[in-house]
Amino acid sequence: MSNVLDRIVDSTRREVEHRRSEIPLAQLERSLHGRGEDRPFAEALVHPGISVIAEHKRRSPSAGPIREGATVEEIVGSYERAGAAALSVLTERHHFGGSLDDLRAAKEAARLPILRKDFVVDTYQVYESAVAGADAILLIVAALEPRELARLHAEALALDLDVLVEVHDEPELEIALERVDADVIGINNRDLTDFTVDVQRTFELLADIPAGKTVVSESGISTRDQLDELERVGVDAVLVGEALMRADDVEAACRELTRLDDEL
Ligand SMILES: O=P(O)(O)OC[C@@H](O)[C@@H](O)c1c[nH]c2ccccc12
Repeated sequence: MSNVLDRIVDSTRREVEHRRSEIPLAQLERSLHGRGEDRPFAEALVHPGISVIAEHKRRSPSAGPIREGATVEEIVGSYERAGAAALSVLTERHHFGGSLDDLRAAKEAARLPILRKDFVVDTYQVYESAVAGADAILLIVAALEPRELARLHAEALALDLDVLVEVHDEPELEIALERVDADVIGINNRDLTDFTVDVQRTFELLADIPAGKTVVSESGISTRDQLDELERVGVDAVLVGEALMRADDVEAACRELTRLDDEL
């Protein structure tokens, strides 16, 4: 239990126990009925051309504080105006400074589908995501036993949540394909154990993903040239956080990636 991912998963399990003691799962389940409208996440990624999932991230273990003081509303409003296909909102508190309040604020402020970006390791979080208004959740293969992964994946689908299944290497990809039959696969270019980033990772793993899967390249992406290259090889979407959150003009930076201005 020494790497960063293990530590984050540990603190997440403790937080979940605390939240569960305040609001039991049965109570969450009852709140599901009042759930707001569902926005299709996976579908939003498969348009012609490469889609941009724009991420709200206050800080990260590798980058430190990113854009303190900005409001969720202004960030996601910029992303929406700039033509992002979907939003990702980091809700992990200790290492990323996020919360489910950020997700709820994003849902209010924009009409785009929303991915809850967190370390989901417990059924409780799946229900919590649905109740908070997430349209999709992330499941990280490296953070879960294959059996737990398959169970959480099925539970999410049963609640009409789409799932982005995140892999970083061949053995993880095999689990995502064989054990889970994931429809939407995220290739994380960042190694969550040491934070090194290498976009080549996407090109390497892509070769082993069968046709018909939706593929998202995650992390370390900042330029339109990178998007062009990824589009050429058939990647459906990119997930971009830091490069957008750090930009002087968030909307302009996002437009540059979505090519919104080219289509006008
Ligand atoms: O800020 P970047 O380098 O554009 O990366 C975004 C996203 O891929 C990254 O935040 C991420 C990918 N997988 C994760 C899992 C947990 C937390 C964060 C992440």
